[in-house]
Amino acid sequence: MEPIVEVKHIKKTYKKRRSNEYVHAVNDVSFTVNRGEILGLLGPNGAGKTTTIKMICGLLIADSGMVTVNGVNIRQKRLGALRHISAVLEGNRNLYWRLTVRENLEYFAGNRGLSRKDVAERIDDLLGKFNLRDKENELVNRLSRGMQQKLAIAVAMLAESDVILLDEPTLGLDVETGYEVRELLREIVKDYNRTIIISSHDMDVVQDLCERAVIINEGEIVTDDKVENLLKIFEVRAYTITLGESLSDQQHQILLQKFPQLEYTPDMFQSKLKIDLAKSEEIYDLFDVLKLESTPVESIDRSTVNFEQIFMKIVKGETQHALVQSS
Ligand SMILES: Nc1ncnc2c1ncn2[C@@H]1O[C@H](COP(=O)(O)OP(=O)(O)OP(=O)(O)O)[C@@H](O)[C@H]1O
Repeated sequence: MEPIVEVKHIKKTYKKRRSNEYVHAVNDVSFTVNRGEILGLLGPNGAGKTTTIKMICGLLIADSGMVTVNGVNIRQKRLGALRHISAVLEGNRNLYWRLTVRENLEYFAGNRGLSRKDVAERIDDLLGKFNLRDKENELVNRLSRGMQQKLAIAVAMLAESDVILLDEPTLGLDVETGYEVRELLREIVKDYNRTIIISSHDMDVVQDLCERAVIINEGEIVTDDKVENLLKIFEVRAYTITLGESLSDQQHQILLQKFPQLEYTPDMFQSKLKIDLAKSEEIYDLFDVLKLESTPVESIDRSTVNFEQIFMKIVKGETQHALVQSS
């Protein structure tokens, strides 16, 4: 595995407006992205995702720590490092709203010193891939938000940079367009073999596209692991237990004390307990409580979990999943 983006101990503090207080937006964040990897950078509002992305693409300078892209230190050789990165930030600020779709693509291709023939070929390919051919002469400010977003991603693809940063690529899109953009990103990942860092609130994006997830909360990394591992770990711990009768009040109270996130649906013949265990062995503690009244257990199933649930658990600290740094 070849590291292409290395983020080492970066910190960024902002001064709050009209006050003497400071916000530690990013506080000692480190991670590495390998060539060809699709990394999801996640976190709740205000976690520090955008600040991190801006430090990676050189729009903000870290107070301390270091970012290197393709081995080039962004602080020491900004232009050299940024040659390898394209970013699509929230709000499509990288488009010219009074130019048409094609003019935008031509303008940004022109900045890259490509031959006319290469430009024409590349634009043609992207218009087709992004389903924008019948809009090529439309002014950007007349396009829907979804089409603008697709064009912004197409512009980022033009440069053929090694690394693409996408800040909230599906934010504000309706369900259908969000799905279309996700499909498009999936194709890009498959066909163009790029390294992509996606910051997102949209856990479907993460579950569908990302191999690894770095979860940030209050400026610090709380998890860095393969999405597949996280899904597996949490699936192992999430159980649904069906009982042949309901729990006594005493059993319910003991269980709630031990497992505050317990979901209990009483029923005379088929009560259900949904439970997340920090360690699989904790299931024996549960059995001890059931034995108090000889409550019959009808079935034990591992619940399926989706990434949204995992994200919420990690961010709310409802789990003892320790910080895992992928190697
Ligand atoms: N220019 C700024 N001046 C002061 N504080 C800022 C500035 N930019 C961001 N912050 C604060 O820094 C923290 C991290 O913000 P950031 O935008 O990086 O988070 P985020 O994870 O991208 O959030 P969101 O998902 O809401 O966009 C927040 O508390 C935010 O209010």
